[in-house]
Amino acid sequence: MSLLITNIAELRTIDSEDTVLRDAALVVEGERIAWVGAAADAPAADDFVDAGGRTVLPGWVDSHSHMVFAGDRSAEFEARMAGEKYAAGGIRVTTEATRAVGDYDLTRLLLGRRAEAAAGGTTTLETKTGYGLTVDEEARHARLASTIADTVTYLGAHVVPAGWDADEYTRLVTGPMLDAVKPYVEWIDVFCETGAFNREQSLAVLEAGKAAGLGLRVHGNQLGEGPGVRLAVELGAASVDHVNHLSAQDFAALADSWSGYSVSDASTQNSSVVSLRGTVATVLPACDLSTREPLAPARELLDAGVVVAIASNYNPGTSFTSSVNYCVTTAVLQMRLTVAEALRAATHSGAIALGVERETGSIEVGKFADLHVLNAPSVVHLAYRPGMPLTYQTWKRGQMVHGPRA
Ligand SMILES: N=CN[C@@H](CCC(=O)O)C(=O)O
Ligand SMILES: [Zn+2]
Repeated sequence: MSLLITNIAELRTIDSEDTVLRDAALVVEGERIAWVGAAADAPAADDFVDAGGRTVLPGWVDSHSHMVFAGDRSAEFEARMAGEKYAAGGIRVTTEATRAVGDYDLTRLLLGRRAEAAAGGTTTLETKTGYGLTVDEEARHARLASTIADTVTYLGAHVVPAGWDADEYTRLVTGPMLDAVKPYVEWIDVFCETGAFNREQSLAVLEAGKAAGLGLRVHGNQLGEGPGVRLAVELGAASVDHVNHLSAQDFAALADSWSGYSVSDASTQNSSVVSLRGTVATVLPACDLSTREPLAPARELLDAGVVVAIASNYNPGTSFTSSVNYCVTTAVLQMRLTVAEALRAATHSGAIALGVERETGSIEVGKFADLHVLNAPSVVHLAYRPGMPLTYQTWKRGQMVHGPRA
């Protein structure tokens, strides 16, 4: 079954040349993109959709979220807006609230969050455990997460639970807890920060994950300079996220990790081409504003040659939003990215951070038809009209998952 989507005013492919097509069309065959080009040259198809002169771009790849939780922390947020500093300890409040909620209600929350993300243009979603902090709870959260997310990260090392010695808890995280979550997860992550896990504990967590065959991710340098970024690069982590406080050595380590990388090699469908890949620096603009941390230096990281991704960091403590539109707008208006850079960061670079850039994150023949239709004549409107409800339709693997049919 083929589907022609035509009358596209602007088609942003996010291919390696950042090709922009006007008066464009594309053809979807099953789950994948079969043809992209000028509307006037479009081939016949079994069915067609009129995009109504709107803009089409790849669906957002949200490579960092914490969706498995119950309750909210609005009082903590209000206190922060009155001058309190954010600290890792709030995680324990959410852990308690989540423990009290059964599978049925937690699943309903998760389904609602996934639908909200889709309504915001997200087509690929990573989510993490990390509000369980016992073997049974982490395994339960990983299992539930795997029913709604495209990929799941194990973050047992989110904070040390009350009453535990940090080294003893790290042994639990790297031993029985890891065994219990393993069937449901592809990644391991650690909050490497003062008040959470130190360098040695973080190293132990990442090495255990690697030995278990998981990919690595790190929460690093969020609240101050620390070892997170360099540890992530040394161990070949796919991404290090937050990156608000970076030393010159951190910049150099991230930049070095990308020397020799080519975006066209990374995107190609030709499996014989091997692309070097470094550690993606994932910035989380909504979190930076909500915690009143300095904005991550996304502009400087890009200028240094680092691949930068933008993600929502959806969680009840520091970023209670799945709106990647908002994050992209903020990256343009406040982090000084161009619109094209911000789009790439929230699509193709997010896909690199999740290791799925050959499948999604750009509109190219052979990739999944993961599409975001904007009710605007160009993508510039995302930043030019901040806060406006521009997401019109979201298509995941060739199926419309949000929006009106016509
Ligand atoms: N920084 C660590 N984890 C989350 C926040 C968790 C929380 O405060 O509940 C984050 O990415 O910001
Ligand atoms: Zn996070």
